[in-house]
Amino acid sequence: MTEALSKSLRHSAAARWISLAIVSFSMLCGYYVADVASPLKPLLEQQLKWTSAEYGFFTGAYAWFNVAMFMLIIGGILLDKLGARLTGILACILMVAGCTLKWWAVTTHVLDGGMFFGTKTQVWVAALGYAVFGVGIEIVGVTATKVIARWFKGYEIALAMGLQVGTARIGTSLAVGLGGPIAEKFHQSIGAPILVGVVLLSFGLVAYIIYCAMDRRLDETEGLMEGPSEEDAFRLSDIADILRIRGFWYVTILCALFYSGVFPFIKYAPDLMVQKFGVRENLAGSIPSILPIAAIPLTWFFGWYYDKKGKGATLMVLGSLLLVAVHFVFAVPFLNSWVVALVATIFLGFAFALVPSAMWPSIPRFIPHRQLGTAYGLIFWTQNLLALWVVPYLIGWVLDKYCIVGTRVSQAGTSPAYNYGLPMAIFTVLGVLAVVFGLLLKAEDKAKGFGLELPSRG
Ligand SMILES: C[C@H](N)C(=O)N[C@@H](CCCCN)C(=O)O
Repeated sequence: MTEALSKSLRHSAAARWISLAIVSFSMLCGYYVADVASPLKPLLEQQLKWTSAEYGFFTGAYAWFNVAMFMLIIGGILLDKLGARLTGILACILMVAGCTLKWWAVTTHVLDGGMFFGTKTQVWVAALGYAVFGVGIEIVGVTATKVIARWFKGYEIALAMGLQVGTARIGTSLAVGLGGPIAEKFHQSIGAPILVGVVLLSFGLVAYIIYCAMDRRLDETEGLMEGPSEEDAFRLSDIADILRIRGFWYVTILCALFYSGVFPFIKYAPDLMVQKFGVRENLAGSIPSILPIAAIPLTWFFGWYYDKKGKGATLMVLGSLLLVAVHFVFAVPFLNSWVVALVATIFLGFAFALVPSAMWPSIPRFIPHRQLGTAYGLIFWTQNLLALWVVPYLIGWVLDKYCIVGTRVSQAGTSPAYNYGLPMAIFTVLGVLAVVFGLLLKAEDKAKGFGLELPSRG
């Protein structure tokens, strides 16, 4: 075995970086689809007469199966039992299938006029497609994390994770920035940017199948033909062990709160730009698309910084403080110049880099490797519940209930005019709570010596 390990494909730098590039590409395609609907919100309202609550309902569907059916936990078990190849391919297929269903729902006329429990049938079907896609992308996320942890064990693991998250953000950026222009190019077609997503996801699936050949070769060179070891298998008692760690609760709640201030914001940001900052509809996504773009190099930089200098808990507190400041600026009514929006978005990019680049590599510092998959599954589950389900829906509901201030008339039709003050105040409060849990984590780290403020060893 020792001899096999010394010949492991992991020791080839080229193989490590190629495997990282391939799984990161599959993630990029998934992140494009995850956010491609956000610049289309005005078109969905004008052409398909969706309300903001229906848009929020659709957006929140991403987490339906992940949360209610515990698909993230099940996905983690599958990953341990079936391995990264089969799990990853199944997850990529789910992404393609879900996105195709979503595309069909917004382009067909078969569903016109139908209602189900007070919501348009079309919204339900599009939401179902998004929910299936959500299972796929989240399981791909957990699988990619495990894949990177395996290839980069003993090497540049934090940098690799930062590169993976940063690359995925390119997908977010393409979605938010190009979704509107693609729709415009095809005569305000809502389906066109989503169809681009189906094509991208198909390439992502092919890329993952290519990765599988490398994964198989890695197994061969490490003499692991029988699949995952007993030690890695999921045990129910692991959950109880993890939940006993107070620091785990703090980081999980911080994660859910912080991402609640970012992911749902991205879904509504293009509309905010139109409604508050007077940006033209076809350019609505241009400023929000800077958020992930700014985050890309910064995520790499702060990942590298954490490896070299430490200060992980401090970075998380700083990122949460920035989140509060930015959302507060967005909430102030008279700060309505597009320049303010641009500067605030760049600072949000700093926050979006600071917290993820410190948070994800921090977990292995106080959770044993054997329980890491379960721990990430639990964190993802909590994050899905709040940041990807409850908060997006809450914001849509608040917009419809309390924020309609008139009617907007544009070339494409009429839609409600919104005052985004209250939603931005909600995002600000979420940020304040994230700061509180960041400080609690920092204190717990000091008390228990997790080592979150220390540089990486080795
Ligand atoms: C949306 C997903 N659940 C998530 O949390 N994504 C993170 C990256 C997690 C990767 C950990 N290696 C993100 O910041 O996008």
